[in-house]
Amino acid sequence: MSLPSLTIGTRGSPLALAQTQETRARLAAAHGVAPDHFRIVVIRTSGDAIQDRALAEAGGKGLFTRELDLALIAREIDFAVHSSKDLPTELPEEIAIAGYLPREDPRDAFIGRGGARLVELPEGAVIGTASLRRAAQVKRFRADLKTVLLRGNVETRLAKVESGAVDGTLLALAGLRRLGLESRATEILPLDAFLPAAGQGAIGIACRASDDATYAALAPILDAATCAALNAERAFLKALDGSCRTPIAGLAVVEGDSLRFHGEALQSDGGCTFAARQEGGVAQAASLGAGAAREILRRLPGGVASLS
Ligand SMILES: NCc1[nH]cc(CCC(=O)O)c1CC(=O)O
Repeated sequence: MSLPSLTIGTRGSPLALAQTQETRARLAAAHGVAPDHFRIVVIRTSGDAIQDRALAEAGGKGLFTRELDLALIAREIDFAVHSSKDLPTELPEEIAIAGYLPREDPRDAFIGRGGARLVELPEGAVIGTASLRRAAQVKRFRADLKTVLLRGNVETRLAKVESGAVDGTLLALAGLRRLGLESRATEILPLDAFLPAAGQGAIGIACRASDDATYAALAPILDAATCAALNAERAFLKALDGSCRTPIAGLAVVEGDSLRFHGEALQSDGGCTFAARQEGGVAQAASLGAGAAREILRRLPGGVASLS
């Protein structure tokens, strides 16, 4: 079968472009062609236009994906490269997730002003983040710390620490690495206190659900272990109905044929955590994630919304 000359859709942020270059390089290497065999089309999404409000307030899922879904359906692009963390649990029926690239380190990094670690910050120090999960985890870790909304792309957020607008911020280590900015991290945060967002560190690829040719071309670069982990994490999120107004974290670790999932829903002020663990085979990934969500919902009769 000859390799179709596929068109790749992406957002235009530096991180999105780095992820797209990585995807294109892997695809080109897998097929023994030059990277420019695949054209890249940058598409602005509604999420890119929002700079001043928390995404949770801007409302709605799919802020970073809708315009890319439309471009897929209109055949302007053949597949789209996403941060899995930004992929909604429900996609239009014409769209399918082909799979995921091998996952980067899923942990969060701390970037402290003057190189400070989180424990070293003075009492009442201010942490900037746009993530409800990170804000809740920071307060659970140190109740004296304040959190303020800090949006914008990775570089913008790092600049706010540099300028002293905030005393520190938390960012995905994966994003920093992909941007060549890992040296800006003053600390890699432990998974037990800072369980990452579902999907963190994984690049997800969406294509038209009916497009077997594109799926076949992508297959060699997709990673089975990451796919299993993401199936568990996304099933957890979906079963909890993570409306993105509640702090939710979830991570699956795959070793051979077995999968361990750990998920939690937190009160916004970090005062209370509902956690669940499940273990089983990779083939049961989705039911392990959903099972962990049910465990949490049994203890939260009002649903996760009662936590916000
Ligand atoms: N919501 C923004 C976003 N989406 C994906 C990443 C990082 C890369 C990743 O998690 O794969 C980031 C920035 C951040 O949280 O630091």
